[in-house]
Amino acid sequence: MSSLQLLKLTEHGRSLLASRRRTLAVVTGVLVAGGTAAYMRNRFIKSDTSGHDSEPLNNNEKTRQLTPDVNLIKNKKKRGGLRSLQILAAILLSKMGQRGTRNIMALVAIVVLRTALSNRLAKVQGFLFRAAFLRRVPTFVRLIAENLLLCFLQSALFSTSKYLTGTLGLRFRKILTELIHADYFENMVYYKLSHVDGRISNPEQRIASDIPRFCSELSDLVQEDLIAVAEGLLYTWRLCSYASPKYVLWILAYVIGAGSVIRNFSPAFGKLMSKEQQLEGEYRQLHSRLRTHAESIAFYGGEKREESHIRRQFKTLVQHMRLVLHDHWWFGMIQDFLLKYLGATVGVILIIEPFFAGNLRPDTSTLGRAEMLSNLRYHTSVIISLFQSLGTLSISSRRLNRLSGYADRIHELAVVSRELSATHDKLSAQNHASKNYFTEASYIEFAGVKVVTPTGNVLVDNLCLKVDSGSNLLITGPNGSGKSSLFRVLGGLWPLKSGHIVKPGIGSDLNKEIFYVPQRPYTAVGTLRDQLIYPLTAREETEPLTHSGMVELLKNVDLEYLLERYPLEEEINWGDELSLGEQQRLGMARLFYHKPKFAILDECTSAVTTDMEERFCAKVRAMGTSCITISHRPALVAFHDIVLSLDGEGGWSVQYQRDDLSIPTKLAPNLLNSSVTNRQSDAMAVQKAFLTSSKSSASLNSKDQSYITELIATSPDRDHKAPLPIVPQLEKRPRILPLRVAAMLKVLVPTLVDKQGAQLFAVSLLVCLGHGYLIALLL
Ligand SMILES: Nc1ncnc2c1ncn2[C@@H]1O[C@H](COP(=O)(O)OP(=O)(O)OP(=O)(O)O)[C@@H](O)[C@H]1O
Repeated sequence: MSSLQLLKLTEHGRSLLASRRRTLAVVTGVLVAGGTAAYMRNRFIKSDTSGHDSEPLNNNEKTRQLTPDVNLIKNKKKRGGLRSLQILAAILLSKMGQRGTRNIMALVAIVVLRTALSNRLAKVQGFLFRAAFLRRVPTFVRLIAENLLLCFLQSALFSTSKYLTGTLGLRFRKILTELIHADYFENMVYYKLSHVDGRISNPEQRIASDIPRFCSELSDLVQEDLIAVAEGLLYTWRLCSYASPKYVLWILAYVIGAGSVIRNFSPAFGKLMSKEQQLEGEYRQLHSRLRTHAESIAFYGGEKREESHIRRQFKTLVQHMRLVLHDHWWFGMIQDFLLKYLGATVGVILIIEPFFAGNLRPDTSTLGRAEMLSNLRYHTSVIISLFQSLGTLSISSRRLNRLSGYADRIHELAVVSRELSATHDKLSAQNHASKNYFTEASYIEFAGVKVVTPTGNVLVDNLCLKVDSGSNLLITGPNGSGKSSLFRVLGGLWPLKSGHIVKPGIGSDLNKEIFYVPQRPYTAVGTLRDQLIYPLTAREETEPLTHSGMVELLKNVDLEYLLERYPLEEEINWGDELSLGEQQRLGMARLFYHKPKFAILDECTSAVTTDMEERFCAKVRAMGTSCITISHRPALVAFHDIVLSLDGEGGWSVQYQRDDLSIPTKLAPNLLNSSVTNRQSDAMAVQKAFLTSSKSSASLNSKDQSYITELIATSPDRDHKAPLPIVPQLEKRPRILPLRVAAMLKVLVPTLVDKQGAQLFAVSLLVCLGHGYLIALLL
């Protein structure tokens, strides 16, 4: 735009604006009406969708319904606003340390420098206009050089501030992740969160996705607000230095007014963000389930079912994203109109105004016009930057709102994890006071223990049982009767609702005392050696496992071929490469390495051969480890001296090897009922096998004993008074000799005709001849 045109604009500015006023009013009216209509529609859709959403419940929601938690409801009511954000910000500030503070100080310094440079750049560009207008070439060239230098410095500072912001974000992430990890890995919180508590869905999504996003958005916000504050202060000062402070007041009044309108109209972006993350997490979880169980699903041909499930979840996510986009659309329209376009119009008025009446009014000389041009360039830059900076500050609340969505989820995870990890400490303290829960001794004892599922079902009631070091316990019972759950309570995975448990290893390394071998042993990614010493690491080993020791362990379970198949140092995903039986044998070898006092064998031999199973049991006994075995296989009875039978309905019974065979030591009332259920009869079959094996144990070796026990247990009950079955062939009278010879020939002749039969016949003829010759010699 030439200077002449600019002057014309100043002269005709007023009339121009007056003529446009009506058009502007109409456009504003249309936009406001449109925005309001969109807002109303959005509210309508939201209530509609929430009604629709409540119909299909996903698993997590079901679990949450099953375990209604008063605290959570209270927390949710209290939540809202920016409370979680404030708490997280306080944590970040307090834990930032010296390096974090230095990082922020450096960012402040860079931001101040950037602002000073951009102010100088705006001035230089104004001078450039003046030099060009006055045709002062050397000044113009010098200013171009300065402009280039400033641009270079500006880009260097821009990049540095981005780097510092990234570093700050990473520091925030480190602080929050470590804060969560501190409780997450404490007292098995990672297990309790997903298997016991049910309040937090997808903790991994919160740790691996919400925290990084929150931290990166927060550090961006810090940087942008710092720039806005620095520019706001500098340009306010500059504007006040050459024009009246009323301009600043106008801008401020406009931005505050527009900001409050925006805030009133703003949808709850925080809650929308929170739900978006939850849906994203559930969608991701379905995909990871598909990946984990890919083989089983492929064998079942269940991809259609999985696909429909995943599609349904994706559809819910897309519906929600549409809602979010819709909210951003209509709200962005209002925000952009108020802050950008209407703001720009107000800016134009403010830019031109001092040239109408202020001290920037030009005189008629060429120098005066050149000065005006330079001032106009600089003044434009000041006003626009001031608008931008105050606008940035005014929409910070919207960004904070969005951040609060992440903050709520992260804060909730931190609170629940802290609560779950503290529950254990509280219990320990309670134990100490009441002597009623866990105590330490060299044996295991359950005294009046109640096993209750997280959903409140009583699996075993008032269990009283002692397992001394050196004795072996077999636990049996129908599926779902609570066999594994008993050890969840013993291991502290599930809370002990009532009773008293005595066990070794409290407060020390539990693996040395009680080692759990599950049906599908966990195989960590690592070398073969890592599998054997798991959960120890090479650094934690007190007695390092030598190569010969490793060979020995593998030989014990017939897995030495793995040494040839896989290089020693190769890290392998063993869970994918080994069969279930091989994984179980690896689990057994791991037990031989750890040599614990007690071994909990939870159907850990279900996929190996009977021979391997018996060798394993014998070796564990020889090692001096007491076995607590969960099994349905009666063959294992021979290796145990106590049998605990659960009936799946709260009842239980215990039998000892030396007991009177006819009367069990303790029978729970419902196991004595005359009407025995199918589930109870399963348990009784093993008891029967145990009684039979006890009776004959004195005269049989363990292998024969287990074989016979298995036979007895697996054979159907026999009624001795019942008549023998009638076999028609046995019923017939014996036939006379010629008929018997004829029958024999009937079988022999066809046999002699084929090749093998002929050979057989020749051999028998020779034997007969030889036999006859010998008899003749003797005679
Ligand atoms: N996290 C949980 N939340 C709620 N109920 C659970 C949970 N884990 C297990 N249960 C329930 O507890 C009951 C006992 O489970 P458990 O695993 O102890 O059975 P089990 O006797 O070992 O069975 P199986 O012989 O099939 O291995 C089952 O009915 C199961 O559904």
